[in-house]
Amino acid sequence: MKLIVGIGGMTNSGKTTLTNSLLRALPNCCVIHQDDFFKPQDQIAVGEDGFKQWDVLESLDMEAMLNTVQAWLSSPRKFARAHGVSVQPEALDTHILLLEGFLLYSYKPLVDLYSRRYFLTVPYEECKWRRSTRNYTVPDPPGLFDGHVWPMYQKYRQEMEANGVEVVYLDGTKSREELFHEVLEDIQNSLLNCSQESAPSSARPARPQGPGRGCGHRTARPAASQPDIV
Ligand SMILES: Nc1ncnc2c1ncn2[C@@H]1O[C@H](COP(=O)(O)OP(=O)(O)OP(=O)(O)O)[C@@H](O)[C@H]1O
Ligand SMILES: NC(=O)c1ccc[n+]([C@@H]2O[C@H](CO)[C@@H](O)[C@H]2O)c1
Ligand SMILES: [Mg+2]
Repeated sequence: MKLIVGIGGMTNSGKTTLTNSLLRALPNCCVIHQDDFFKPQDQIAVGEDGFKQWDVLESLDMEAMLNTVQAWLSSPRKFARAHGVSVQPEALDTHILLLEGFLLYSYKPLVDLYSRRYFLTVPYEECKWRRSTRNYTVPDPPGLFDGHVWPMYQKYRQEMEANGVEVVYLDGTKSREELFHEVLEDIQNSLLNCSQESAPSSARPARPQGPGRGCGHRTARPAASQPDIV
């Protein structure tokens, strides 16, 4: 079973922190960070407001990100090995991919691939304060947060909601530990849910489907399960 889990949400809501904890706790778990797909600085458009438009989908090479997701889908075991993730023998049939980033649910070709979509939020003041403590590869010029970052966050979130994309909202002001345990437990329930769906119906109790919950990508299993050939 293959599960793609989105850890999305606004800037500085704690996505990378939560993702790193989940990565250590989940079996056969790989990660793709959307921030690794920013285009080079000289390809980032400058808006009428004078700001480099970092917080728009066009600033990311989403095709390259999708190709990376497809590489994982076609062989999660090979992908894991190539990324230094050792496959645990007791969970051979389970593969999890965490996608982490601030615009995960706005790119159409990706949006239906998720089994679960989380969306972290913090209040405006907290977000602005956390952001002011950060050092990005390209430092924020004065006024960027209110002039570009926050309005783009609002625009994409409104679009996502208008498009009916189902997400599980998470309160990013909770402690790191609380968020970690909440999401870990929820993903473990998804895994259980999905493994029961693939079991014969007589052995399967009825389970409600939560928001954004969908069962994983399954590949036809060969008669005798064999490791991928590299
Ligand atoms: N639950 C939390 N409570 C308080 N502070 C947190 C929490 N999680 C993360 N932080 C802090 O908030 C800041 C942003 O965290 P993090 O880098 O994980 O967010 P992000 O959503 O990945 O941000 P970015 O937009 O830069 O990708 C960091 O300084 C981090 O230490
Ligand atoms: N990673 C980068 O190259 C980069 C450069 C400039 C700004 N950012 C910011 O990262 C956030 C997403 O994590 C966005 O809000 C960007 O403004 C990233
Ligand atoms: Mg981050």
